Amino acid sequence: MSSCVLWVISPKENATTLLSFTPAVGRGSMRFPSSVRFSSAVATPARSSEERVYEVVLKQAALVREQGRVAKGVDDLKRGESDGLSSNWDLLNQAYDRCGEVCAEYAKTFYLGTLLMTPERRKAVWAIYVWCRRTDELVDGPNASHITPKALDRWEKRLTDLFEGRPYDMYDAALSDTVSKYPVDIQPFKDMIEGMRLDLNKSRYQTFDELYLYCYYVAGTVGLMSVPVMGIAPDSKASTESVYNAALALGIANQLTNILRDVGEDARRGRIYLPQGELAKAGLSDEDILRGQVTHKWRSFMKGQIKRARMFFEEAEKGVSELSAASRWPVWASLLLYKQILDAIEANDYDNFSKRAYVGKAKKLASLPVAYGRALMKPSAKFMELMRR
Ligand SMILES: CC(C)=CCC/C(C)=C/CC/C(C)=C/CC/C(C)=C/[C@@H]1[C@@H](COP(=O)(O)OP(=O)(O)O)[C@]1(C)CC/C=C(\C)CC/C=C(\C)CCC=C(C)C
Ligand SMILES: [Mn+2]
Repeated sequence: MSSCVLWVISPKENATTLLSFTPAVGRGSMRFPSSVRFSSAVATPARSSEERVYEVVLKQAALVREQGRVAKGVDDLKRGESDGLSSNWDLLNQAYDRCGEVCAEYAKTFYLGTLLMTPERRKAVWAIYVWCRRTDELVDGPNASHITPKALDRWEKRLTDLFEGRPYDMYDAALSDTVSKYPVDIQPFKDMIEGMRLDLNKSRYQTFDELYLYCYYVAGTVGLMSVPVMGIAPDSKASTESVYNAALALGIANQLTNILRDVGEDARRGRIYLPQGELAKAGLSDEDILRGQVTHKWRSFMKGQIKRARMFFEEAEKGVSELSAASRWPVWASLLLYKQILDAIEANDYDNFSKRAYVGKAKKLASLPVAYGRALMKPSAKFMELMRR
């Protein structure tokens, strides 16, 4: 059964949403085993997580369409002296510089990639990066044990304030400026905070559908936040929704990879993200994971999980070349680097209990020119190449 059928039987949805939804699923998700992707939707008449998330994708795409696919004029903005706000402008520039420093410290390769972007876009991506990093640190950082749902509510209040032009600190001020210039919606930001709430309250995921929603919250959202800033190539023939869909897929692929890399580490912190139903079907339990023995069953289970993560990467690859030229290289670089973590798990003979899969310096360096080469491909050429495969 395809998800299109599920939508037809859902009386609540209007025809427009249904029409926009169907083609994207037809191209993307149909290639996934239906038992894996639509399991919970099939079991209940409720909408699957994928369908719910796709509504957000459509909303974001519509917003960008309304305001123009390329953030026109943003790169040419001349601000400062002439409007009598030079000291505010200096402060804002300092705030963006600090965001750049944080980005350089936590994500060096990605930071280098952003240097290829236009100065305005690069600053905006840094500001988004820092907000995401700070949000993640709330539940993953050194003070994580003190974080309560109330603290996350306060963080969300700060978010709405900065979106309304009332930033609390300089990092918020940079993001506040960014969201005033680009068609960036608050929804993915709120959803990321929702993901952090899940991390506080939930330590097991029954189905892939549940896990998919978590991955959307903590990583798919990053893709949706980034596209309006990175911009879609003016000569791209792809629909705005399909580019957003690819961005979402990259976030999901990255997060699934992150989960597969960190199985042992997460289990020791009491968290098992792998779907319980799929583990049980493979004859595995939480105890097996805590015991941490690489058995035949484990290898075979991991092969399936890796295959699924790779499918999301493949989905994402279709969209990268549709981005504006200067944004493609950092995205290709991060995609290729993250995807190689899956190869590293295989090279470790699926021991993700006691070994951390990582991509060595030489491989990282070798990926950069490959990413550069791919980034040079024009949208249509890349599309043709994918069609030939
Ligand atoms: C070019 C590029 C990659 C841009 C994105 C920049 C950006 C705003 C990144 C924010 C990342 C962040 C701090 C997210 C917070 C939640 C989190 C930590 C998610 C995990 C990232 C990996 O981090 P790490 O390995 O350090 O994990 P640990 O904290 O150590 O566990 C995630 C796995 C997800 C990150 C998700 C992305 C980078 C999505 C990227 C998608 C796009 C940029 C869209 C590209 C567009 C198309 C059309 C494909
Ligand atoms: Mn994390």
